Amino acid sequence: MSRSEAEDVVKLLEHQKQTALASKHRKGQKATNKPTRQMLDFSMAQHRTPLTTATGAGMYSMRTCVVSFAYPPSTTPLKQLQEITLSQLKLETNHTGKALIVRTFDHPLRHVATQNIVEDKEVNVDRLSVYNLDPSMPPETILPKGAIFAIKQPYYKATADGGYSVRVDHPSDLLQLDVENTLVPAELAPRCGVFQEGGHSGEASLRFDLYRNRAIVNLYLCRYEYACSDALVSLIPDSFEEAGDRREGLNSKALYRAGRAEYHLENFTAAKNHFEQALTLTPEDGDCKRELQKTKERLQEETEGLFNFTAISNLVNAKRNKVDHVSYLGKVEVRAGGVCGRGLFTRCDIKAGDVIMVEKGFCVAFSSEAGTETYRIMNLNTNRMDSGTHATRLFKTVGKLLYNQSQAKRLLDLSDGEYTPKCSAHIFDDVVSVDTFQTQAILERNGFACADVRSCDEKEDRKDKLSSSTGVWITASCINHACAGNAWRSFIGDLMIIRATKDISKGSELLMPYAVVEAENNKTQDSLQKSWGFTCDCSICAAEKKVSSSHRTQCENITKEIDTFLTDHKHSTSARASKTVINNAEKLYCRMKGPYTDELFQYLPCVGLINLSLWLCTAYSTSSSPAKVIHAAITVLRDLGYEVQLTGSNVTIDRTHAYLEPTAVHAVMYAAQACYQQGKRDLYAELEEIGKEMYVTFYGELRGFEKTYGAPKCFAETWCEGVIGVGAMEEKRILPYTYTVTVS
Ligand SMILES: C[S@@+](CC[C@H](N)C(=O)[O-])C[C@H]1O[C@@H](n2cnc3c(N)ncnc32)[C@H](O)[C@@H]1O
Repeated sequence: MSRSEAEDVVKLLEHQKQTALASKHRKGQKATNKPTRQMLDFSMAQHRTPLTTATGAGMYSMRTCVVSFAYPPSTTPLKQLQEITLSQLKLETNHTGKALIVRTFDHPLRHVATQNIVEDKEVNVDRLSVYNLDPSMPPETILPKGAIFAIKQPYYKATADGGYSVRVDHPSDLLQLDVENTLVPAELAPRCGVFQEGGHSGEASLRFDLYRNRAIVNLYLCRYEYACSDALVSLIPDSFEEAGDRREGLNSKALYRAGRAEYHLENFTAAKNHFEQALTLTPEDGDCKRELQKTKERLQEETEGLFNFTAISNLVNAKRNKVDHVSYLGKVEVRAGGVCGRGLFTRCDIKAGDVIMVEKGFCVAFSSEAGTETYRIMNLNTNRMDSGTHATRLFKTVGKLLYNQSQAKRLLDLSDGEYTPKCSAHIFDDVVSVDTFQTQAILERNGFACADVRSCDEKEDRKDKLSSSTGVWITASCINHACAGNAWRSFIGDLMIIRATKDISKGSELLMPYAVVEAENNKTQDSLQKSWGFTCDCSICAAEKKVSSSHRTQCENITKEIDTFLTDHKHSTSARASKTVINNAEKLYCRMKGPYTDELFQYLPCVGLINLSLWLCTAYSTSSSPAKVIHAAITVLRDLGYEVQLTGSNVTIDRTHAYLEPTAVHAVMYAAQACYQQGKRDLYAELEEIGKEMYVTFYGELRGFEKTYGAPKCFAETWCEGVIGVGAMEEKRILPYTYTVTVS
């Protein structure tokens, strides 16, 4: 994003905030000139035209989701609320202690909110807008025509088009009511006949059937806790003789459904028990056998951490990015005593490159998924604006929590930046009361940008991507930040794989860079402060803070010169650079190295040198001797904080202070190639192993390695032409997070 674009975004957020603040002056007023039923009908028809339309090559309009000023969800059962009518609503007011009962009378539509027009028992009409629900849910399932709804603590708003709307920010405040519900006023009861259970409701066998069938509906609706309890309630006891020889088949079905619900809740031991019990009743049930087998595999993954990442990677694609695998957390534990509050600690020694943990996404919004759109999401509470799939991530997360209390509790346990009041996720009227604003605060602090399909496919700079996928991984969220951390994450579908970037001893805290470490430390600190509310004090940042102000100014100026140099002399062309250009780069490098004094940075990464250092290494790869390339590659690694020594046929590498990024793999592979050229095959093989290990740590798997670095036997030939990797290696360092703009 350019500076002027960023300024526009800041202005937009400021404008939105001022508009929201200005509307507050109407708080408590009654609405005047309310639209009639015909006017509302007309406006609905007009709004059915889609908002997001292509406006030319490469141009599009983006939806904006505004997270308005926070208020908590209702935590009172409907029966205890006092009825309010549309005519009694006051503007910009949260009608605490009240409930509005209305009936929808048109087909709903969805833009950012799902909308419909409603009437109450006094035959007054108005608009109803429900925010923050999963966009993949068709609007007809949210606000169907002719349905009756109770809106707890309704919020009434003047809208930008001069009209009004009852606004629901917390979906748990919206309840669809059964026509038989005694709270439904007679005036709103449907005029046509409805299905009545009649005298059957008391019949036990029908009751079992209904629960069993509701279990499957709840499974499809992803309401797994409800699905499981329905399935178990539907089990027909032996004493119920009426069921006769149908009992075993029906109970097997119920147990199968309970097993599937537990599987989705990742309670694999319970799932296994249900499937096994079902198979004792119907031993030949193929579905049950298949699910039991899958469950056993998940249990093995969960307890032993046995994953075939290549096989998993082969199965994922843009349409199928949610994998059927499970988290492995056996080597880690969450506890207090991290660099800030809680942290994640190791329960055993872990070697560089080894898997530390694997976590299945709690909720992921993939940009390629149906219903996912690129939104701007503006949070007026945190003054933050993100673009990408963040809005969809919020809607999906809220949707997941509404009917799964245990999942809601897990998410609400994460750091929320001191959000108040805290939501306790209690169940009222069969729905978990979920605070959308707190959920968004949690997602802002704990969300990760992730690959659309796999990390190794995404080697381009994410800065240019507006729609990158985002999600939340609960255990990984407990990892605190350090620029030169000891762990790195990669993704295959919605599976996050965290590997060690250096040797880690038992009981150590895991630390991971949240965002790219910038050449200018104040930029890194700004980004951490704006997005996560802290400044970093890791070894790199502590050294950077001690840099004298004259050296800092020198660094800032030379960084600009380096940027200009790298723009003028693209990395991909450096292999063909003239002697003069190389000379200029060397001089620039020496000047930049000055401020990185040994006193402060003897073993630490010198972030401002990395890009130029790699450029030089690439340039030497065609114009200089292998010995010079090896020296240059070791210099790149040194600038990344790796201490490398090549002695005889041995490579020793000290990663204590290292900062892993793809540049490290490039440097190792340049060194490997140069060793090959010198005929030092042992060194070459060892370096290649290190390069592969770093690559896998960064990207999660080896896929794409050969394409980038060439097959080993081609090295000698490609070397002579100076081709190796140059075209395939990316020019820029990777930014793992999507853009965030904050207004103070
Ligand atoms: C994703 S959470 C990490 C887990 C968190 N410590 C907890 O107790 O749940 C991110 C928050 O942790 C804190 N944090 C993470 N790394 C930090 C660091 N290096 N220094 C200070 N605070 C940090 C910040 O408050 C940040 O917003």
